[in-house]
Amino acid sequence: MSVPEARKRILDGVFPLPAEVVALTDACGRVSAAPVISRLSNPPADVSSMDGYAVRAADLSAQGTRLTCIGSAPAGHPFAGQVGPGECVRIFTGAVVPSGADAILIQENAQAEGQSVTTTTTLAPGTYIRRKGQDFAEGQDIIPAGRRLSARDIGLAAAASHAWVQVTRRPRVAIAATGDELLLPGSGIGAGQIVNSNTPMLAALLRAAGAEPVMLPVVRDDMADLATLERMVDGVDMLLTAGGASVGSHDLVRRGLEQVGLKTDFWKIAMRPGRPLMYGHLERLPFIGLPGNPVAAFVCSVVFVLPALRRMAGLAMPVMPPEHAVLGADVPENDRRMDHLRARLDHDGNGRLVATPFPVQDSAMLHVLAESAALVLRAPNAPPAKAGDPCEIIRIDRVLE
Ligand SMILES: Nc1nc2c(c(=O)[nH]1)N[C@H]1C(S)=C(S)[C@@H](COP(=O)(O)OP(=O)(O)OC[C@H]3O[C@@H](n4cnc5c(N)ncnc54)[C@H](O)[C@@H]3O)O[C@H]1N2
Ligand code: MOO
Repeated sequence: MSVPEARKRILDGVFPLPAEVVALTDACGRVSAAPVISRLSNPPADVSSMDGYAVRAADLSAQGTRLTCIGSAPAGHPFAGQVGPGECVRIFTGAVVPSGADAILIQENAQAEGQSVTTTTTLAPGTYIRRKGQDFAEGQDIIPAGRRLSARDIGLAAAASHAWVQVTRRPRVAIAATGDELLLPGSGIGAGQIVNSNTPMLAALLRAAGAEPVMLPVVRDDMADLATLERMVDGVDMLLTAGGASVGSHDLVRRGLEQVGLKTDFWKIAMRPGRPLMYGHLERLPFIGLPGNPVAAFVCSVVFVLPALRRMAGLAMPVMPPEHAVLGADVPENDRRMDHLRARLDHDGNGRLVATPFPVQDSAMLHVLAESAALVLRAPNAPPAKAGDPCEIIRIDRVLE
């Protein structure tokens, strides 16, 4: 099965989560579950964009004008009266333009002496006035549903007088590493043992992508131990395992979960790294069985799990289109598995993004993965390509999109 087909099958089996209400200040990075409708207009009234004098444009003449200043309008303290012919009001940036005035004379172009203000400037009506609602109007749909909220959106919603917003609930994703050889980081390592790097790495990735990881204990390569997973997933929205996905006689995850009701949708895809990926449902719970090699587990999470999370979050575009770069090194012809080459990213002298795959692409090499900022995509059976040729990449140095 191809990577796009596998991803489509996964996306067809996951659904947007229900909404919850959060404080606006906690909403950055969350996904709006309903449109945000402005509760007022911005600005709420015609306001001055400069410090100076609110005047009647028709009063001003290039031959010279003398006006009588009848009051003052600082921001937050509107002038209650009316500006009549030959009159002006001292005004400051952000203050409401008094009735009768239709332009702002900036103070640099005016001379004040007592109540008297003189100028030789002329102004078109509307000069230096921000019109009521010029940014947005009351009742306007200012943020659509299904948008990842940025700091800019938070500012906009605040200006529209929202203290709370509706967002989709964070997906809760259980992660279980499997393998008799696995130990917690910090443990003393005995013969044949290795440290479980997958659980902390995947938890960090999921958290950075806006999900709530639930780290389950390591599961042994044992049918009875695997069966216990079914009892650990109450209240979660997706189950991930890492390891035990391949064809070895100790790779038991699929059979171990099938004995407690897993319906396998597919197993094995034309992808490198990550050939033994599994997908199915345990009752209604989507299950993705990641390969144990940490780089394969990471790459499969980027390619399949993050789009599934985006769909659960209610984003309209679960799969981000690949970005463009040029190759920083020659790459050989590809075989029939879609490849994801771990690569450095730089800019060349022309400002182009250059992706340079690391010479060794072993799916157990975490140091190379950590130094990589992108995956260079190599289509099945792609011909050899030269340094400088265009290529498609998935960035892995930022995952919240
Ligand atoms: N005869 C074949 N052997 C293998 C095939 C195959 O098609 N035929 N596929 C290879 C590929 S590709 C991959 S990827 C791996 C995937 O195997 P598993 O998913 O069964 O993973 P394990 O055997 O459990 O582990 C593989 C490797 O990764 C280490 N590992 C496992 N879990 C963790 C963890 N939580 N933290 C750190 N490292 C972990 C494990 O010790 C192994 O070294 O299978 C190939 N074999
Ligand atoms: O597909 Mo495996 O992921 O080469 O290590």
